[in-house]
Amino acid sequence: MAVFTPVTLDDVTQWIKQFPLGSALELKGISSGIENSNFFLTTERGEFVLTIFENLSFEQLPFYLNLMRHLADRGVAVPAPVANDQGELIVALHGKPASIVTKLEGSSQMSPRPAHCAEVGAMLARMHLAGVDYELEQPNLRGLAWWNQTTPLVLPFLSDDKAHLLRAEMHFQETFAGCDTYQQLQSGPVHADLFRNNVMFDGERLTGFFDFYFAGCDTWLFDVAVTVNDWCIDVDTGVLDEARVRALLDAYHAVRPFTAAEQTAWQPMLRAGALRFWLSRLYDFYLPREAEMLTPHDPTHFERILRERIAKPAPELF
Ligand SMILES: Nc1ncnc2c1ncn2[C@@H]1O[C@H](COP(=O)(O)OP(=O)(O)O)[C@@H](O)[C@H]1O
Ligand SMILES: N[C@@H](CCOP(=O)(O)O)C(=O)O
Repeated sequence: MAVFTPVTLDDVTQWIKQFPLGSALELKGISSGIENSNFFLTTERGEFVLTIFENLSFEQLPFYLNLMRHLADRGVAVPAPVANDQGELIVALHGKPASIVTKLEGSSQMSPRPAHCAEVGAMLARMHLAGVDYELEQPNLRGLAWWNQTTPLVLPFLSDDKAHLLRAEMHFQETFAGCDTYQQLQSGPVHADLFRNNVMFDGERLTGFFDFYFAGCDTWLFDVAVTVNDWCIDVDTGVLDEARVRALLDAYHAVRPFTAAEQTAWQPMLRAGALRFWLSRLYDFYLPREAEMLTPHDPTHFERILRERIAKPAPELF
């Protein structure tokens, strides 16, 4: 159940007048989210998604909403936030921050084939290029600094074997982040959570990336690694599927060619992408937030992926 703040059509009838969307005709709660209250909203101007943010504040939201607006304005397929007549993208509803964005067509593709991965790779490269002149800055809040804070919190819960892996990988990643090659990597706004459930497809046509609430500024290669670690694997084993990896990377490279430094950094970056989600899943599993409503994701999935990336080289970047 993902409608934490109930809203009725009556509630939005007056509120919607500040947006250039005509009258509200229908409002339907969306059951699948986990963070926010989301609704499909039909107005005289078309179909939209209304979100009431349950955790992010008015101060935190501008980075994400303005980024989506910026990308949409440059032709990247993302939900476009709609401004009210004051030019604001974030407006209070029932005392909480709320926004209206365009509705993407289609549904998530949970069993992707190479053709889907190629679409994702090409759109990801376009998104990175389109973000170059985005003016707001925010670090990836789930980057190395957060890994350093979180590691000591989860270590007491781990077996010796897992604790050893986590300590060793943190050491490896600290060294990697300090090396010359890492300093040469291009960076900018990244999605940082581009999993299968955060992309819409209509058949083999990608209709949009969404759920930008882990976005931040980080290396583009980190975004590619996170995406490959989800889109191009056998879900049961974490083993990379060569055909899907090649399709995603080649399509990305055709839009924004990878650099020699990125080629050198590719294997450690795949490990970084796995470590990031192993850590966040460990944290959510052992230290769940108060009133957490969901069964946490399985941390061992990303532990398996991390071990697999350490043991076997992945296909080359290009
Ligand atoms: N712009 C959009 N267009 C179409 N569907 C959307 C859009 N935004 C969200 N959804 C739908 O709402 C669901 C929940 O969205 P999500 O961002 O994952 O919520 P939460 O932040 O609460 O986890 C998605 O799985 C998707 O089906
Ligand atoms: N993709 C992350 C968790 C974030 O969940 P999302 O539904 O907001 O993308 C994971 O799988 O651990």
